[in-house]
Amino acid sequence: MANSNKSSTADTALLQLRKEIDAIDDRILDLLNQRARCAQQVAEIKTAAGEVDCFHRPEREAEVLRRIAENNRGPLSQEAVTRFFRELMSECLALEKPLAVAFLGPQGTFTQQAAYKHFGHAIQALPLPTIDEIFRAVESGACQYGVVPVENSTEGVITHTLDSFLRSFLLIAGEVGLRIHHNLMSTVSSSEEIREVFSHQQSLAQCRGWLDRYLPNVRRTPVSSNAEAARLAAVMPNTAAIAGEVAAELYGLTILERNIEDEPDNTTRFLVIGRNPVGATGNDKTSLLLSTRNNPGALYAVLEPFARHGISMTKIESRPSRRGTWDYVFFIDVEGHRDDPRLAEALKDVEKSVTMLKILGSYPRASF
Ligand SMILES: O=C(O)C(=O)C[C@]1(C(=O)O)C=C[C@@H](O)C=C1
Repeated sequence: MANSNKSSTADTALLQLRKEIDAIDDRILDLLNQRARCAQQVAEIKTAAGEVDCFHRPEREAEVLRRIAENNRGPLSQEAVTRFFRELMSECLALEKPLAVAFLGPQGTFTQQAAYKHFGHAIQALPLPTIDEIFRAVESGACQYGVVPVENSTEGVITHTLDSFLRSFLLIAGEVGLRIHHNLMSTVSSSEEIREVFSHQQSLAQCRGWLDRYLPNVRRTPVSSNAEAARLAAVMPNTAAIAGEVAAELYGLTILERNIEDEPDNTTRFLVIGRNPVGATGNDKTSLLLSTRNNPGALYAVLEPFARHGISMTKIESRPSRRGTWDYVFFIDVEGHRDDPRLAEALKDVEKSVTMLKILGSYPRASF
């Protein structure tokens, strides 16, 4: 008797709470559509101002997300509210004008995951097979943006992406950080049946220790992407792939081992490439491409102005120039926006001691 009383009190409380949730949902729904109508009006203003191509405003989105994070009192986490508002802006932008984003395909790659993390899911995501084709799709205007991997915390830079900036006029419009978890997946149910394992060369390298230990006699075959590896493993008997969870779902594979990457903090950084410069947000990064004369102290002369103007450098990478004129070019990331007075002064000084300086873009720092 006492028990049934308790359960009917709980039932009543549950009904009451669900009623409350329904009422809140109705208010949220109204507000969501009210917000969407505002975005449509923003689109009318942009159209009247002559904008035809890209209605996306990365600096405004960064501001919205920062304000929301500052105002969030919980219990929802910062990650959760950021995800909601990212998707909300993605849907509002899709109402204004759909955004086409090229990524390193096929479907199911980490690059696709990075594209969705940055732009939300309401984009037209276009898988392309090579980094060159992504650059070309954005250069030609077929897509407003592209997403390409640029460095991994275990394996270092993806040189092909850096080299593409040597010949391209595209600008960096953003960065995305993604924790990379690798999984062994297959159609077989036991790893003893595996004769060959496919993956992107970088992923094979990131799991080298695990493979040496648990699959020492299995042939490792590098392929063009992790998703391609999963596709092959789905059709070739007694093979497996190393890829992300999304690829397993997409190609109907069973995950035999999760998180087999050697470094627990394995992170990949992706760049968003576009045709337009991004305004300052107050929490930005600037990427530079420069070359120096081949003199003793030349690099020191380049870096000294950054130190003098109090600019922090977050990365420096040297690459052969491939142009013959210079031996090496340097890719440098610094904190700040090119329009920040201190960085603008430092860049003026740097320009005096280099043979070439190209600002690849100022963009909001990623929240990893
Ligand atoms: O403020 C704008 O310019 C908008 O278009 C609105 C909005 C938003 O939903 O908040 C949508 C897309 C833009 O990338 C930035 C912000």
